[in-house]
Amino acid sequence: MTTQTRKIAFIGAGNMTQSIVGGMVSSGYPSDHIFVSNPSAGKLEKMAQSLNVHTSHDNAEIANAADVIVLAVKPQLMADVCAALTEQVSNLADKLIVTIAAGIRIEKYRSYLGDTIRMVRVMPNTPSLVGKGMSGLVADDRVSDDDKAYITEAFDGVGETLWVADEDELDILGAVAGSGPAYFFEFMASLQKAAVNLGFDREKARAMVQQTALGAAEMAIASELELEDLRKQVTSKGGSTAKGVEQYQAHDLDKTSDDAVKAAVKRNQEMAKLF
Ligand SMILES: NC(=O)C1=CN([C@@H]2O[C@H](COP(=O)(O)OP(=O)(O)OC[C@H]3O[C@@H](n4cnc5c(N)ncnc54)[C@H](O)[C@@H]3O)[C@@H](O)[C@H]2O)C=CC1
Ligand SMILES: O=C(O)[C@@H]1CCC=N1
Repeated sequence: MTTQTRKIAFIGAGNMTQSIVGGMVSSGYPSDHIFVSNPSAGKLEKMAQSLNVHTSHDNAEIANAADVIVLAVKPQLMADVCAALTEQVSNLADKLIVTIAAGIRIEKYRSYLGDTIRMVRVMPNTPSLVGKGMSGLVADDRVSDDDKAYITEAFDGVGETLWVADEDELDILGAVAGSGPAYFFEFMASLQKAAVNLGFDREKARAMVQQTALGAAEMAIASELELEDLRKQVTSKGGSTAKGVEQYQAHDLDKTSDDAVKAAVKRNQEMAKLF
């Protein structure tokens, strides 16, 4: 079962599951092979209606029905959720276990779910919803090539995938790409505010910021130039961009990004110990 023939169960119907499942269905994964569980009804009703996936309030019910279980609850709930699955799902060792939680290490899941599990850790991001996700993956040595091909294909359906060497690298990828949409939204919102401060209404300011972000990202993808050289192409000597860029450099954007990524990596490492 390499392609979209496996039944996949998402435990937790939050922001990330909604993004991944939305993207998977758009990319052609059969919705009758997708199961989602959550304690409350609202998110499940929305997903059943808009995506036609199976939904349940019972984690064990969908885990039992599936070949692949995706653990998609907050890290602090993971131990309890896994303990209940261990009690209620008899053949966990036969299923591919995938977790998207930040921080928590495979070794910890073995202590929660049993030493015989085979597991892939995926670090996705929310743009998966629009097919533009960036997902990092790492697997334990029990995961077969068939499993890897399957999970790569599933996440390729919602964007780009990148297998990393180990869980330390996944922590870094998470701090750059998993958290990254938040950094870009923060920056976009601040640029929007700057335009509003000079008189634009919020809607027009947002339109100009988001289209510029999209254009810059697409140019970066299409070009073989270094990002720094693309920046230089916009920066005419003696022109206005140079004056704007000077301000970012004066406030040391490099150091800000360096601090941000290091702080997020550190939190991933802390969560590995805490949960
Ligand atoms: N939001 C993001 O951008 C990313 C999140 N992640 C990881 O994804 C995981 C989920 O994050 P979000 O979707 O943002 O969180 P969220 O809070 O939006 O979603 C979690 C969902 O789990 C549900 N839940 C709570 N207890 C449950 C239980 N006992 N059984 C089943 N479901 C339960 C909640 O009702 C909620 O709908 C986290 O572990 C996070 O580290 C990873 C990459 C990116
Ligand atoms: O903030 C978090 O912990 C998760 C991991 C990456 C994005 N959201």
